[in-house]
Amino acid sequence: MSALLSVRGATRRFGGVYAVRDVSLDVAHGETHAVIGPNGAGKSTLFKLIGGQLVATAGTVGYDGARIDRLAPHRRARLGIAFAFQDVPVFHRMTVAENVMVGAHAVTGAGPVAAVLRLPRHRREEASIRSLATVALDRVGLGSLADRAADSLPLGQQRALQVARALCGRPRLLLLDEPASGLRGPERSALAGLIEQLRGEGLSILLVEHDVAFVARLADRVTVLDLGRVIASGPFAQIRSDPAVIAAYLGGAE
Ligand SMILES: Nc1ncnc2c1ncn2[C@@H]1O[C@H](COP(=O)(O)OP(=O)(O)OP(=O)(O)O)[C@@H](O)[C@H]1O
Repeated sequence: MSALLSVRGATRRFGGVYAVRDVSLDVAHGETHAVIGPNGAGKSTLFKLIGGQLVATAGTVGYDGARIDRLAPHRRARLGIAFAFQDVPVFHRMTVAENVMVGAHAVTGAGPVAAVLRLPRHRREEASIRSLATVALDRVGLGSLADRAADSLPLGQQRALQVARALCGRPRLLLLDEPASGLRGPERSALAGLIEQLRGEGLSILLVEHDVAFVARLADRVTVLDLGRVIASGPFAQIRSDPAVIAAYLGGAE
């Protein structure tokens, strides 16, 4: 499998602390790849180096055969890298469809601010963007709820809404930041089903997750971080019996 995302030797220092140190990982085309590790392991920092919210102290980030590590986040979004969850909240005063349309504006001309403020430039694009949003909502199973207030949805459906918003930009790589966080069993299972569906549709997915069962179900491969470094990588069945992983993470989590 060729890699869509290729991180090589990524390092990010904050003063004297290495949040991420010499981390390499690949996400193959169509792969679901999970990053796990205890609190403070460097997972969020690694995500930000990929999304462009942070610049690496050293190392490279390659995407689709080209280096992207000096590109601003919106440029990376336009290349097809989308984020969902922690840093991209649901706008509670908007409808489900309007929330999703904000995602399309992130990668089209007018931008998300114009969408939120309903500027004229936004209105001209609205029809095509509404149809993008409709397709995205149907894809995640929320098509019938498009005109509902976003805050009326239970948390599990709000997560699906956030996925739809990310899909609106027609990404090839979806970065999911703790998708299962705060969800109860049935909601978690429904979201896992949605992620499996997207994988089946050919999307490449990189997720950070604390829930080990969720990772075991979804991930083709897992990269385990501890204190900023990769301590193991491979299929879940392999890394779960790795003594370094048991010591650093699984031993404490199970
Ligand atoms: N902006 C920052 N300034 C200083 N130190 C930081 C900054 N961001 C992260 N760190 C440090 O880098 C290390 C890795 O943090 P990071 O948030 O990436 O870990 P994490 O694996 O995502 O943790 P969690 O599971 O708790 O979210 C920690 O020691 C953290 O304190």
